Amino acid sequence: SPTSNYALTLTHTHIHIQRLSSRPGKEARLLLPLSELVGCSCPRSPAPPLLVLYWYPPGKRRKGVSRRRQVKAYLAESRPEAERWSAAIQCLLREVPVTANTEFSRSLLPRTRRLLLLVNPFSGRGQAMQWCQAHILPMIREANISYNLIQTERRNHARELVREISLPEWDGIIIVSGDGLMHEVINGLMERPDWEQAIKTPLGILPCGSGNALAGSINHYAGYDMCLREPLLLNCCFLLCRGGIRPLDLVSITTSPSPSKNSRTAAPRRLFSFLSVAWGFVSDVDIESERYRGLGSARFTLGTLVRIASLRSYKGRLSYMPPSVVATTSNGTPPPRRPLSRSITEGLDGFSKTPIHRTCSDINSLTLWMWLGSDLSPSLPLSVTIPSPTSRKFWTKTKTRPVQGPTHSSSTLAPTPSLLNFDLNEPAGLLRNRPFVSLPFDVPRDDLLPPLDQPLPTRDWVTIEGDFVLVLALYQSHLGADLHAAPQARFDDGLIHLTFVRAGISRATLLRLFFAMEKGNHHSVNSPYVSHVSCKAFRLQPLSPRGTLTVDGELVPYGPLQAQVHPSMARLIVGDTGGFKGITH
Ligand SMILES: Nc1ncnc2c1ncn2[C@@H]1O[C@H](COP(=O)(O)OP(=O)(O)OP(=O)(O)O)[C@@H](O)[C@H]1O
Repeated sequence: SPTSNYALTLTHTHIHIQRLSSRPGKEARLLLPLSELVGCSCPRSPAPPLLVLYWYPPGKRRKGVSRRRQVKAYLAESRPEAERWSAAIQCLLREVPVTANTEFSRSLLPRTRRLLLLVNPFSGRGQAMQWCQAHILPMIREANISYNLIQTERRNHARELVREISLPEWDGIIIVSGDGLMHEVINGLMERPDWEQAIKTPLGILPCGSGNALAGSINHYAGYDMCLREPLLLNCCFLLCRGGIRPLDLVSITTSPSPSKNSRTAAPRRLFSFLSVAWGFVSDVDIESERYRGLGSARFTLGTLVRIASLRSYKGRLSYMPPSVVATTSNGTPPPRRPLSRSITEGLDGFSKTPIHRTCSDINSLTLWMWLGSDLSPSLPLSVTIPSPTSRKFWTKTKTRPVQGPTHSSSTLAPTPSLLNFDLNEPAGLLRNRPFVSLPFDVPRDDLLPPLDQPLPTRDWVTIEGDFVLVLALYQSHLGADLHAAPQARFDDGLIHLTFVRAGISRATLLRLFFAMEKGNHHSVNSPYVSHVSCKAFRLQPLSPRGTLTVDGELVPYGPLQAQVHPSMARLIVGDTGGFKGITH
């Protein structure tokens, strides 16, 4: 209520908020985990000295319930005190090393993060710009991140753009679209003369497409339950604001030349993939279901049913190189799930036993404690003594509903321009005039593979020839936000996860396989026609005259194709690594 007084305590992990009451037993406590906060602010004068907290607790287990934004604002006794609190919280969120003696001020903070947002306004159901305005931009501003937003105007626009821009200015390139735009950006970066550094630019994805496989994997490894649409977007945007980065494997693909080129002079094509190679059933569904785009992710379900009804098989040869040493530590261990909803008093049992040192307005000075240690040991507190409040209040909660965001980046979206610059500091140069130099074809080298037109060595390679219903090479855990197709995959496990299904499988078993994929337990579907293997490289030689081959969901020339994983070549913004940490390291 607007008239209550509060005592706030900051630890390395929580903000402890206690409502003070003169009537015993009427005090209320709230333990606000810093891990659920995207940021805080202290609005500039003439606003009163407020500490504003932007809190996004996770949604409920029931599918489709989003995390909900909550804004909490507390009136401090003085502006310097509110600013000190804002700086202290931001230091902890940005992992600035602090001790009990740290004098908090804005100067301790690293420079404002800058993100380049690339938005495909036509991705998915065409809601990307609407979602930017409703969810993405407000949250990013609350996290004190500055950004430039560019709407892509055509296919390959993003690819050309990232080939040319000056990269050091950016802390990340964020794809606000589906997986197709991520594919473009990765390939644009790999086409630069400085590709080796360029590809280390942290990449992020805010899912607005229809498949959203990478976003599904990020959501899964952050420990959240499977979700779609806005709940998935809000989780990913929250993780983006938190900002943790992980290495990401890329797979180098060599495809056959485009059929339109003169077959005698045309050379094989090289491209880089972060998600998948598909042949047969999966690529057929992906391409054929384009016509149901308006259905969002349901297009794949409908496409699957249609294709199962007219099941096809394709002749081909699949060869793969198994990893010599398979990493066993991560296999099969699911990332720990996050606790879902937290009640206000959860976790306070231990807390209330610890003496909380504070005094109230009935004495001469008020002592504010910041525990700078997660163990809440009374030996750690830093005491900040401030003058006695002139009024009875120290912290007054003013609003629980949205208040305006940080004053420094207030902005409204102009309806049409494709470039919106909201930089908080000096403007980041977007385009640098540099001629595009194409790289030699074999950089970086695929040392496990001979040229596509030469035979594979027989040693270390396994070859299967016959009739296939599908071949799927996946390197992320998800093939779509709701298709948990390679549960053992990690962003940087250095492996390609191959699933192949041979002709002879019944329609019912195939359907069971896809339903089981939704839950991530399709490895339990035992069928002699279904195989799952991991490898470092593979070659696929379709022998049927016609068919579809896709890389990251994009059509590539039909014909022989080969691939090799390049471990940890790129970097992905995944937010808090949470329970994921202990699994791969
Ligand atoms: N303004 C634009 N107009 C037309 N095509 C575009 C535009 N911007 C990007 N594209 C192209 O649209 C393709 C599809 O985009 P993207 O994959 O990101 O979304 P999606 O197909 O809806 O999502 P998903 O891949 O998850 O199904 C990309 O390959 C990209 O090249």
